[in-house]
Amino acid sequence: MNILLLGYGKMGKEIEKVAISRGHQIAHKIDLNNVEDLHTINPTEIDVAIEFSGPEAAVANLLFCLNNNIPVVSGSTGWLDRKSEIDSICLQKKGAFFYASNYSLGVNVFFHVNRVLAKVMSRYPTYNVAIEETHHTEKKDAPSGTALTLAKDVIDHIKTKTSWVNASAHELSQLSIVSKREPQVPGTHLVKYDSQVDSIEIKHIAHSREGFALGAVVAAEWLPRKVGVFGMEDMMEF
Ligand SMILES: NC(=O)C1=CN([C@@H]2O[C@H](COP(=O)(O)OP(=O)(O)OC[C@H]3O[C@@H](n4cnc5c(N)ncnc54)[C@H](OP(=O)(O)O)[C@@H]3O)[C@@H](O)[C@H]2O)C=CC1
Ligand SMILES: O=C(O)C1=N[C@H](C(=O)O)C[C@H](O)C1
Repeated sequence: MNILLLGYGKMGKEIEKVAISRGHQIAHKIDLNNVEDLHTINPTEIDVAIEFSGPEAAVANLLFCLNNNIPVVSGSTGWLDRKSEIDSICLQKKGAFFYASNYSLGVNVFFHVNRVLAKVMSRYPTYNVAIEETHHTEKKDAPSGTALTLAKDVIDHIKTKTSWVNASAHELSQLSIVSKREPQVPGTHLVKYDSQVDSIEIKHIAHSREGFALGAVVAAEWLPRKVGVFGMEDMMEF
């Protein structure tokens, strides 16, 4: 496939390696310093775009793809207040849009375990649940997109939690998401249920960015010729 890379930072570079190793070509790499080149590309030569340009650039890049009929796989976080708008535009234009807050296979298994655990723990109100995420110091958004996905699934099941707060919660109705920033950490997520007598924890630790990049490239291989809005649940089975 001919891939358009939107965002050539830490993830863009990792995706390039994985894509080439799977026999694909990178047709164009668009970053902040050559963003004007986007308007010189021929959309008909692109099979799929992979967008990891970050919270501020994601929406404009996604609109570019949808307006030019380019199927697009997006991993940027921190812009999801506009996701329903992008979904609607995609459906209206009969385009193809794939989004995941986390493309790693392991994290998507972890999401499934989180939902199962939350369902079980909903019967044991003596436990208080909290989320913690740790990432590298260059990360622009907090909480992480992955932590927000985990939080949504907890809130859907644990009736005492009605909203999340990006701090240690002071009220029982708030789900605490604590964000830590430490050098070089690719991404660690912890969901913890605490009672007076014991604790139950589930944790996912990414050892590198390779798993995120592989998932994004596999989604890019899956997406072309489909119409609609998709996520990992459409591609993976549990
Ligand atoms: N869904 C998932 O599995 C994962 C998601 N992510 C998310 O992906 C995003 C990118 O992460 P990461 O690669 O670590 O971040 P980086 O900051 O390393 O890379 C983003 C790149 O996009 C560039 N950029 C800025 N504006 C534009 C623009 N208008 N068009 C194209 N490129 C632009 C930046 O340039 P400059 O540096 O000059 O500003 C930078 O090189 C983040 O939102 C992150 O949370 C990360 C890992 C996994
Ligand atoms: O910015 C990152 O690095 C990551 N971002 C994603 C998120 O916000 O959840 C996924 C992964 O944790 C790495």
